Amino acid sequence: MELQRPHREVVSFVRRSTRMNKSQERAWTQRERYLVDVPRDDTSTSIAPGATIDWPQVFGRTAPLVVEIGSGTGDSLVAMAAADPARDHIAFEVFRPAMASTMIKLNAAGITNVRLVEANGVSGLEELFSPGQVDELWTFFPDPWHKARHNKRRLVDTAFGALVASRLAPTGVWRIATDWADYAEHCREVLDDHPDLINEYADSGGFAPRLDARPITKYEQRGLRAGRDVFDLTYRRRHD
Ligand SMILES: C[S@@+](CC[C@H](N)C(=O)[O-])C[C@H]1O[C@@H](n2cnc3c(N)ncnc32)[C@H](O)[C@@H]1O
Repeated sequence: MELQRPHREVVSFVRRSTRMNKSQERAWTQRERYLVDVPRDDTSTSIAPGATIDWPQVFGRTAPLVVEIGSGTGDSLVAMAAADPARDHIAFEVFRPAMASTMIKLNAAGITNVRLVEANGVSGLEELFSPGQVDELWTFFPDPWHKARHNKRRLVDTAFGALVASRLAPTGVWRIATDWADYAEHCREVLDDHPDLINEYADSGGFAPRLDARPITKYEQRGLRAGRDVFDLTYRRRHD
């Protein structure tokens, strides 16, 4: 009898071609410097339940951890990690050519406080970090998934909010940026009344000021050129 495949969870990404240009290919052959291998479950972007990574061992020191989900070509990651050498940064991405581009930039900048994981960052956050271990989480310009039938693919939802809250340190912060007003509204709807989270700017309009350290990436530029506003949001763990 044929075995039934278990129902695949809905993910916030579609895997695109892994075709790379020459410099990306070269960077990928030297990936050991930045890429952290993880045990897989059923797909190439999954993480085996129960997998662990000893981050102090990976970085060779114990430092506060910053996690980014969906780092793209690494423009925010590289600039922000370079400006923040006292913290270690772990970025999850599923688009391999973008990861290779990030490696080129990390290499050029001589950055040692960044590692990349080729995996779904939701599973990564859940499996590879213990409760309270994350000092800061970044989800910058998450894929907007506008169409109503695709809304369920959005990275930000109630369950993800609960996961983030559980992994954030007591003083930790979750920073979100988006150039899609409907995604910003969606985040406010899902997260402002979330039992585990507090909007840091609830008393001043709900949106955070633009973070100075965050550079303008190609996604942000595209949004600005198309006349869209950019929304920053900051959440912390609720303690009551
Ligand atoms: C619109 S791009 C933004 C990239 C980057 N944050 C920036 O601002 O330039 C979103 C990225 O998130 C990645 N992504 C989406 N869902 C993800 C997930 N669950 N885990 C890891 N990466 C994800 C996509 O592959 C894509 O590269």
